[in-house]
Amino acid sequence: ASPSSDADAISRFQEYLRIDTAQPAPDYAAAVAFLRDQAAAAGLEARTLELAAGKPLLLLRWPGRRPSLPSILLNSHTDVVPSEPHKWDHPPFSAALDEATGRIYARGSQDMKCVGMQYLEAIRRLRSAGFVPDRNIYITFVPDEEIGGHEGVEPFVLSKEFKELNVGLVLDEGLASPGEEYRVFYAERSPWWLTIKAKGAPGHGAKLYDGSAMENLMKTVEAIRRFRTSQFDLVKSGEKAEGDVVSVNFAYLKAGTPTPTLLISKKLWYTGFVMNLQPSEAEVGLDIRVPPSAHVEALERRLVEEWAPSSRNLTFEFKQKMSVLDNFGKPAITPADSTNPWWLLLEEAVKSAGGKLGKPEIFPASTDARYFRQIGLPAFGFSPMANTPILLHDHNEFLHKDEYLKGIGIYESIIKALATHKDGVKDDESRAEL
Ligand SMILES: CSCC[C@H](NC(C)=O)C(=O)O
Ligand SMILES: [Zn+2]
Ligand SMILES: [Zn+2]
Repeated sequence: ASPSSDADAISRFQEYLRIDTAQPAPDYAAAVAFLRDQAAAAGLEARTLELAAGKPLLLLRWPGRRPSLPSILLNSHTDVVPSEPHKWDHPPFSAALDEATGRIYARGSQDMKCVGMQYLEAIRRLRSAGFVPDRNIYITFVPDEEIGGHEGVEPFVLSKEFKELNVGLVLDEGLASPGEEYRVFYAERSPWWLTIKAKGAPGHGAKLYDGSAMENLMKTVEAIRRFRTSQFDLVKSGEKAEGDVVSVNFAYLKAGTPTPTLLISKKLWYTGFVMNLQPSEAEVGLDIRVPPSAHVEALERRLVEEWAPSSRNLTFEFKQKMSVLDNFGKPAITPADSTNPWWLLLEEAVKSAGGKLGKPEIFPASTDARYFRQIGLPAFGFSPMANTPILLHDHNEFLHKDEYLKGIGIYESIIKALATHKDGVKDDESRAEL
């Protein structure tokens, strides 16, 4: 790519970053209008699906020579998380390019507007070099990821429109890497969000008695803390990776109602609280992440018997519970070894573009890739950002312009490799007929 085309690519990236698609009120209409223009410039066919009102999903296609082959889906989400603009050095939707450092500051610069635009830039370059894919290449720009995907990819994978795409492999987001190697993810932990409620006898604040709601809940909190420490110790000692343990974190604690009151002292009125009542209910919210290798029954038993036993007047309720298995009862993981021809192609393509892949990992949080794996499709999480601090959802999220440009080259290589049919190679296990 020439310096002038690099400069144009950077400008287009900045333009996308400047569209405010922050939850909870993303400007999806502006994002889709911009992306439709970009798709037209890249010579791609475009359709907008509205699987939930006001949440457009943009589906682009680069038709292949042999459209009956399984296709490739390049996915990215258009929404971003909110920010606290006053805590940033540059406004989060300015996409300011710091000339001294080469960094582009914006919410979404890492998560994950970079990836969406890199797909399009790579396709532009491949097209202008005369490359024609064998397979259909689909590019999706989806809404709703940051709030769970329940009105984005979750209904999309169940739609007839998706079925018609005959997808063989999905690429979705990964994480930045502070080192030289790119990170790549073949699975993720499943989110379990739940509340535990304790009930107990209310009583006078001066009285010591057994079985109060607070005491009940604190026993649970202590048990959870012990378990949390045991898991965290495995990570600290290096025995296990972050994505291989069960994480448990307290999202909130709620109990009691301090009763506001007015006090008088030296003829002045003060507001204060009466705190001599022990509450009859107390509650904790938990964010648990369960790796595909976890013994789910044992964890559920721990919850029922140790953390929320009915014998101590405790109850629990799941707000979100994703299975660690796919719809066929197998762990929802994509083989990242020589048994999976897609993996071999990906690994080789990154290498031949001058990049290095780290050891494949389990994504510690959640991405839309889980919905594709759930229906049995192979999916890799990959965002080509090396030498970059992990700033997703953080203040001053940025991506260096050279890393962004390097990523376009990486995707050129990846798309070329994945789009090309290799005669005589077939792998029934992974459903990948190459
Ligand atoms: C359960 S849907 C929420 C998705 C969010 N994803 C990331 C990458 O932070 C998370 O893991 O909390
Ligand atoms: Zn993301
Ligand atoms: Zn995110």
